[in-house]
Amino acid sequence: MEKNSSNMIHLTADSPNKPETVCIFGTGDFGRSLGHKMLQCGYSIVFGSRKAQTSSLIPKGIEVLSHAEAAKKSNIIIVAIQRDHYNFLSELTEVLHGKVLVDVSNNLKINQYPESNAEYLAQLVPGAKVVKAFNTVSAWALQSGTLDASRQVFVCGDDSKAKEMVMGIVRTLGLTPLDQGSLLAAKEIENYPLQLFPMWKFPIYLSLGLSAFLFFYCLIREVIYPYVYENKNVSFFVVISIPNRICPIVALILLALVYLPGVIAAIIQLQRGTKYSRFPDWLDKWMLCRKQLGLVALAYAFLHVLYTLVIPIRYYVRWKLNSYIISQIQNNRTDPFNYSTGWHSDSYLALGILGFFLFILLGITSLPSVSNNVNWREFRFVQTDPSHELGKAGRGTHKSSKIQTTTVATLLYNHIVNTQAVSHCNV
Ligand SMILES: NC(=O)C1=CN([C@@H]2O[C@H](COP(=O)(O)OP(=O)(O)OC[C@H]3O[C@@H](n4cnc5c(N)ncnc54)[C@H](OP(=O)(O)O)[C@@H]3O)[C@@H](O)[C@H]2O)C=CC1
Ligand SMILES: [Fe+3]
Repeated sequence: MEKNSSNMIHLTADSPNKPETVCIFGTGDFGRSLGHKMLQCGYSIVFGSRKAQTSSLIPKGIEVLSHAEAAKKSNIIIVAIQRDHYNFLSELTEVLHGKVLVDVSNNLKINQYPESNAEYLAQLVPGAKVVKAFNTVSAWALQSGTLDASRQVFVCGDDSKAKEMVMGIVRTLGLTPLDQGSLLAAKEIENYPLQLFPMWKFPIYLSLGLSAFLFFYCLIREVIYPYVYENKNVSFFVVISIPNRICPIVALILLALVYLPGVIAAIIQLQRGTKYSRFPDWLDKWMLCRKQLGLVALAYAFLHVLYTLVIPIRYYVRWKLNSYIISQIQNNRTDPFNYSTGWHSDSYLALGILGFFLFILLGITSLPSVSNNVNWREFRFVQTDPSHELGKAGRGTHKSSKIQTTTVATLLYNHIVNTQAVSHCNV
């Protein structure tokens, strides 16, 4: 019941059938899009603008007034104006006293100003209750209704009632509010839209660096060396053979790096004798990108599987097999079946299959949509980490740590080690 009531538009106390009026300052792209969407959702909207005339771009049914007049009509004022133009708001301090001011602004650069835009607004208009919201939703998405990528709206503010009012509006618009706490969180929320996959940078650079190093190593060993010393040209190895050798090695190194910080964290906690002190910054950052490291490792393992599956249809492999058979015929000999090789070959393939299966299981359960559908115990059953046994494992890392990593790593390690003897990677 409680939830339903917050989804409904708040009706004003004086006239129960009249929907709540919301004031929007600024008739720019974002102000108009938000006004239009809110009007569709049943709110009564009034614009506060420097010019009180109506333009054809303003949605029908919305009044455009001066800032002061518009502010008087509503308890919630959404400030859809760039931060650089906030100055004039200090003159409206009296009208805005006690009202909820919603800051939707974004910056052009990360940490552009010393304080967040929302905190700056709170300083300019001391009597108002400032709430940060909507900055992660684009005007275009609001207008076109394509909100798939940005349905989440981060909300923060010092006044919990004001925050709840804004979250009610967010829900009514069909979006999902995420309470981020006090106004101190505004800076992080403002930086959020400017970040480009921050947690993916390290894993991707690392895997590319490792791949490049291993590629040149294999190139020298397997292509250049035979060419120089045996005059054998196998340059086509760079297309499948060498990548198929690189992929499992990078996957296993990355997988080890997923597991390692948890072990280091556990050692640090044991050494300090407490789980309540902060980890060093490098470890914190490392722990925060474990999920991404794991997913990149999974991608490499997946590539290895694909490269391996095409082995039987490769010309080079078929030629090698044929010439081996022909040489047996020419010499009139039959190589006996080797049971131990049979066991060896099947068991390393089986280890690879099982390891890959568990790896996929880990990857799938780390997806938010899946992990939201299992309870904490179920999640722990699939994914665990020694640092969790001891408690706090760095900020927000609980869902990204990998527990069965050890099992997967062991299986894949055995698969790779056995590979040295009977290999699909040696062709
Ligand atoms: N566009 C988007 O997709 C998104 C925008 N935002 C944020 O919303 C805010 C508005 O963005 P957007 O609508 O794109 O910007 P626009 O430039 O389209 O509009 C800004 C509006 O601010 C008002 N304004 C401009 N200068 C002044 C001034 N000197 N004094 C008072 N008011 C002024 C004007 O309204 P008027 O003429 O009515 O006075 C103008 O239309 C920004 O802070 C932006 O960061 C946040 C998320 C997404
Ligand atoms: Fe393999």
